[in-house]
Amino acid sequence: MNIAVLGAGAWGTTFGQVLADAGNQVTMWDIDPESVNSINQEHRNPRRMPSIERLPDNVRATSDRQSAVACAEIVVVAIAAQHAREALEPFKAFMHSSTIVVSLMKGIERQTGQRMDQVVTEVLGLPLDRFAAVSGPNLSKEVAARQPSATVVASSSEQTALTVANACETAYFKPFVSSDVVGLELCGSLKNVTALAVGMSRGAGYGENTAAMIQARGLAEMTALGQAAGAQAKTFAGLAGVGDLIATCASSLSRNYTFGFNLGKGMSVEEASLASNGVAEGVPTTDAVVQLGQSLHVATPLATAMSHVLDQGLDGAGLVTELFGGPIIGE
Ligand SMILES: NC(=O)C1=CN([C@@H]2O[C@H](COP(=O)(O)OP(=O)(O)OC[C@H]3O[C@@H](n4cnc5c(N)ncnc54)[C@H](O)[C@@H]3O)[C@@H](O)[C@H]2O)C=CC1
Ligand SMILES: O=C(CO)COP(=O)(O)O
Repeated sequence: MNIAVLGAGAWGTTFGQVLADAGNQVTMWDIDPESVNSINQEHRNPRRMPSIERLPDNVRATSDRQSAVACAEIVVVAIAAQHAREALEPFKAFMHSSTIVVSLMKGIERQTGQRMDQVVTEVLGLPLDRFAAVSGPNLSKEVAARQPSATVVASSSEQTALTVANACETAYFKPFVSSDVVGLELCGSLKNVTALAVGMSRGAGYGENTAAMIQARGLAEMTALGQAAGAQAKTFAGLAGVGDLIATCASSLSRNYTFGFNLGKGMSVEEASLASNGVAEGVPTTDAVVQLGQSLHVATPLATAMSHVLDQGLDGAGLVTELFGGPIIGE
């Protein structure tokens, strides 16, 4: 198939390699000419994904929006979530009516509280049955090294989910299909808030018990919010939920974990942003989760405590103290 990937960041570049390994013709688009030039001239993207030494020959790049999507049967979006709306708008005029659009993004738009499935379908005027989300425990550096990894492809259309899953299946990358788009979107976005908090507790010097407490409470919060939003609880217990939570909260490859770790070590939000090797989606998503909880009448103690870290400078010890502040009934 001809597949366009919008956003040659760490994950877009890596997913482009997966799609190329699966036998597709891949066209990467990026707003940054440096990434486009290095992909075309050196077959690498050292700025965003330095560990890939040579991209497959069936990956090329362009800065031209029309030529990126003109022949694409699938358009994959891998742009930092807070910029997805403005980045996608100019593509609308060039999209075919039969194109499937896939989101790899794991964030909630801060200004509107919308999930990426909502942003993408709204901006492109896309019917829901031509949208799919891909999310799972997929740390880009490990997938780039072709280490065995699995993911979930969710769409309201089984045919669309299967088309996308078939297009990205390789010997090392295994997609599973689901119909729970809302659950998948919330798993990917909400686990980043928990990863920030776990990273912060580690940076502050706390050990396994504290990390496990935060992870378990984060999972409960994600699941409660998801169910209130109409998602299936089993999605949160699966690969894209607990699976991605484990990978992200345990790895210094995660930008969210590392951002939290640096905050726990005493960096300010600005210093941690400067030190971050790519987008840490949990940072802008935290406030969106607090607001989502308020609108769905679901308590979000973890996201609320994390928002006090990001907005009011609460430190690692303060974060844990705040988490201890709830009632002793239940877990
Ligand atoms: N890196 C990873 O391991 C994984 C990342 N993701 C998700 O994929 C999405 C992208 O992540 P990465 O590629 O890792 O981030 P990155 O920080 O490496 O790249 C961000 C991308 O967004 C683009 N971008 C930013 N602002 C833009 C704008 N105004 N207009 C157009 N393009 C703009 C950049 O050019 C770049 O291509 C995020 O939502 C992330 O949560 C999902 C799974 C794994
Ligand atoms: O989503 C990811 C792994 O599944 C990547 O996590 P980070 O965005 O925190 O690096």
